[in-house]
Amino acid sequence: MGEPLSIGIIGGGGWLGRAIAEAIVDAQIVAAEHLTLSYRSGQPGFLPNATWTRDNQELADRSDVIIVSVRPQDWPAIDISADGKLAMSVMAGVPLDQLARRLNTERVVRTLPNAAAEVRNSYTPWIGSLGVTADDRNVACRILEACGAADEVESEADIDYLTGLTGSGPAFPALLAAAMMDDAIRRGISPDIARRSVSAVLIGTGKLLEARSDNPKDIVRTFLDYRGTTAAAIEAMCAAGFEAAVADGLAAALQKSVSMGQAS
Ligand SMILES: NC(=O)c1ccc[n+]([C@@H]2O[C@H](COP(=O)([O-])OP(=O)(O)OC[C@H]3O[C@@H](n4cnc5c(N)ncnc54)[C@H](O)[C@@H]3O)[C@@H](O)[C@H]2O)c1
Ligand code: PRO
Repeated sequence: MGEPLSIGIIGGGGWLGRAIAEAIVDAQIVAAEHLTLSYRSGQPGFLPNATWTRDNQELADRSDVIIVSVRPQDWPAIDISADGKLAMSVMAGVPLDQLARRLNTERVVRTLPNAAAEVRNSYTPWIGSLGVTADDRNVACRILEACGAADEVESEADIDYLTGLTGSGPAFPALLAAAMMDDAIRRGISPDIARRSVSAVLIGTGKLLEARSDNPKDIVRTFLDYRGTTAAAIEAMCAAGFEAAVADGLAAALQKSVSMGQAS
């Protein structure tokens, strides 16, 4: 058996960096002792058995796989050489050719997880550069699947679009939940009941969509066919521009994703 895998996460103290670090340790892809996490100011308190550093080149030198998890605006300041090793990015907008050039490696995987990685329920599209080996793909899949579901996609344009659809995705049901809660509270429901009830609706709907093979459109149609309260609500929401609002939001996310890539 070869040496155990060592993994480094640049920005490992952040929201997504922490989620990935904890997920891959829990899934036993790497022991905490073989994990190096970098931070900018103030060492976070989690994973005390990992190696924590402010020195990103030290992290790269210690690791077989280097994951870049800083915000896109902090990416230009990352000046390290991965020296031909496998590098993975979770950054929105940053394309493969730029990752390869700036990190000094032809073995690059661009991924776009989402915030549900924190509870191991991310959906993560990914794509590899031409230099990525079969072993690299296997390692990348194991890391991403520790955080939830993952799919390899055909083009970077797919990643640009999915950055808004699924990378930003958890924000949209959260927006709906916030609007539903606000309405309930405005109508006299206690904040505790409003929160518990709305969370239960979102979780229950997620499980329902997962369990049933029908297209969500068909589920909506079934609700409409009752001609009851649900139909009244859906028709009023659609008349107020619900579907157009979703399409406009996703178009804005795509435009932002592409412009972030051009600016980085
Ligand atoms: N949070 C999400 O929902 C989400 C989803 C998909 C993709 N992403 C991508 O993940 C990346 C990280 O996002 P996040 O939400 O975790 O942000 P975050 O701000 O929580 O984490 C980024 C971390 O990087 C650290 N950092 C910055 N420069 C550094 C440096 N030079 N060395 C070491 N650490 C440094 C920051 O201190 C911070 O802790 C972003 O590029 C974002 O596009 C985030
Ligand atoms: N969160 C990051 C952003 O809002 C990337 C996708 C989701 O830019």
